[in-house]
Amino acid sequence: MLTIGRRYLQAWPVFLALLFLVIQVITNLALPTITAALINQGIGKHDLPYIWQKGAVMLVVALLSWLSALINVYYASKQSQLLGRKLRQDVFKKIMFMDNAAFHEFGDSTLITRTTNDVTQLQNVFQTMLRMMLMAPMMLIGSIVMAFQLSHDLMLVFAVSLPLLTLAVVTNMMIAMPRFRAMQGLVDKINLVFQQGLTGVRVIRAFNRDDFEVEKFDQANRDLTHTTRVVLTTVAMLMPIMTVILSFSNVAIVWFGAELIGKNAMPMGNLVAFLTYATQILMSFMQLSAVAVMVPRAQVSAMRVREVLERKDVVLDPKIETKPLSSSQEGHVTLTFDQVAFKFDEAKREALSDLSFEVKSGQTLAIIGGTGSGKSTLISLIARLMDVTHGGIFLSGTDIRQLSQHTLHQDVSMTQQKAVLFSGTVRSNLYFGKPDASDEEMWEALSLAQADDFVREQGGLALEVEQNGANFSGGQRQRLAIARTLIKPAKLYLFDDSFSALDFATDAKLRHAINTSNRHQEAIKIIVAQRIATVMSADQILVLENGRCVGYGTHQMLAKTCPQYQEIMRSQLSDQDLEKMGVAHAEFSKGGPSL
Ligand SMILES: Nc1ncnc2c1ncn2[C@@H]1O[C@H](COP(=O)(O)OP(=O)(O)OP(=O)(O)O)[C@@H](O)[C@H]1O
Repeated sequence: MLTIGRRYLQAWPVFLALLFLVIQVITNLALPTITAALINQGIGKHDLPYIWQKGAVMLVVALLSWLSALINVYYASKQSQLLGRKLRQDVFKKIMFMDNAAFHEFGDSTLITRTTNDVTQLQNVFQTMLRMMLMAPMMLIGSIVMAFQLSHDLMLVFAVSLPLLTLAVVTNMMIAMPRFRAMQGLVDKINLVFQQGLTGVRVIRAFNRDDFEVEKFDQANRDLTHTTRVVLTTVAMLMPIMTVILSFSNVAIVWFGAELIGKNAMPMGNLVAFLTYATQILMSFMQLSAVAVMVPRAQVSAMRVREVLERKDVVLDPKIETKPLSSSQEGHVTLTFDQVAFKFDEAKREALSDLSFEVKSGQTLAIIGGTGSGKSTLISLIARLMDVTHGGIFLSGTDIRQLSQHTLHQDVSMTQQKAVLFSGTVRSNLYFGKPDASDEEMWEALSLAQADDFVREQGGLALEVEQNGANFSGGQRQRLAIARTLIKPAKLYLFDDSFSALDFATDAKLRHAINTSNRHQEAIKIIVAQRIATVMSADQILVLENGRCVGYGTHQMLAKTCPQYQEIMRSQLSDQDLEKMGVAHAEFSKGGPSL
């Protein structure tokens, strides 16, 4: 927690907050002593000028105390709010640049809780720290010293009440502490169930699992409620116990104080002042115990936030930036995979092994393969969402690890497997691809992506896009995502299974449009697809199986030589289609099952 404080709090405002806190403590400690003098000297001896004089001093001291409190609160609030804002911003930024593996390791729900709930806990504790946490010990020690000066005998009352208070606080903390971490974990869990319920609501309904999901949420909700109730009840019990101890202490002080006054061993004013200090001592103790509960809870939050902030980046930018690709190359680039392998941290086997191939500007490489064969992993490696674990990926001879991610991403435009749209309008979504795009360029991209018709019909570029593009069909979402990819001027266009929700005719039109568009003709296009019809016109096709290349070449070549490719063809094309391809039918008849 202190590390976070050091990093996010500003020295001068914190110094001012503490300075005025000290002034407030001094004035608070001075007031009862002035009161005692006023009673003993002024009222006791009927000295009116003395009463006026001390009364004026009391007024000035009280005003000073009020002003100091005000300034302290101002700086404490400002600093803690600033800390919250900057911390939230940094956690969010870190998550935005997190590599895929780390993102999956944490999971979305805990990342949300850490950015919101945990940061708020820290924000609150720092506000308390700059006020109560430092004030309480100062007041405690100061009041004990002042009270001791007024009466040594009455101090014996604290010999009983302070150990009792300590016992109450320690017992309380021992019950509450272990439950604080559990509480944050349960908030994560409730977020997870809630998030899954929201995103999967249609699936849940279709499978008639509504009751099950409601029950699951109810259970998570109950667990959180139960733990929170136990913690808060335990913490709340402390207050009445402390109030009882405080009341008995006051009774004892008045009792023994009256005896001392009766024996002329103590003036009346000292008893009044002693009572005030006694209240301050016990109140400070109560505040300290409240802080003692708050700090470990915030410590848990601090650890959770630091886990995110200090997560080591796996994908690193080079210390010295290689020349940006866009400026170093006029038009032509070559993408080379040299014995590339990739393994996920926890995985038993490599997701990609020993991949070598080359694609040049203007060419289209299609990647086909079964589920889990490594297609998306390959695309992620090109965009450096992850780095290869062996071998290298080169752009015109430069290892992409020598390019900063920012530079690389300037030349790469991609559509992911799941079309992601942001809430806003069609125009704002296209601005993601090209922030200075003109309307004309937007319509051109929409037209290439075969999305212009429905966008025009439904309201044009100002057409609203709901969260996750919920107001569009799957195919429409994909077309809009493709339009966003195409509007970006890039040297590499990556489409990760982006055509899967399109019908055959639209798929064909879209590929034809990209291949004949002036802006995209010169670029390298890499298309991941499951459909033979999508890949067969590509210049080269890479067939993946269990992360290995089992075929590389043109459609005609693979149809003759690659059993895995033939198998995919056989599963997707009709006898007539295979017949039309002639060569394919003849080849299959030799070895594979009859068509
Ligand atoms: N975050 C991850 N951690 C561990 N293993 C992973 C992770 N993501 C993917 N894998 C594994 O890596 C392999 C390749 O996955 P990938 O997503 O690249 O396949 P794919 O060919 O794109 O599949 P699909 O066609 O179903 O999208 C799979 O065996 C998968 O289980």
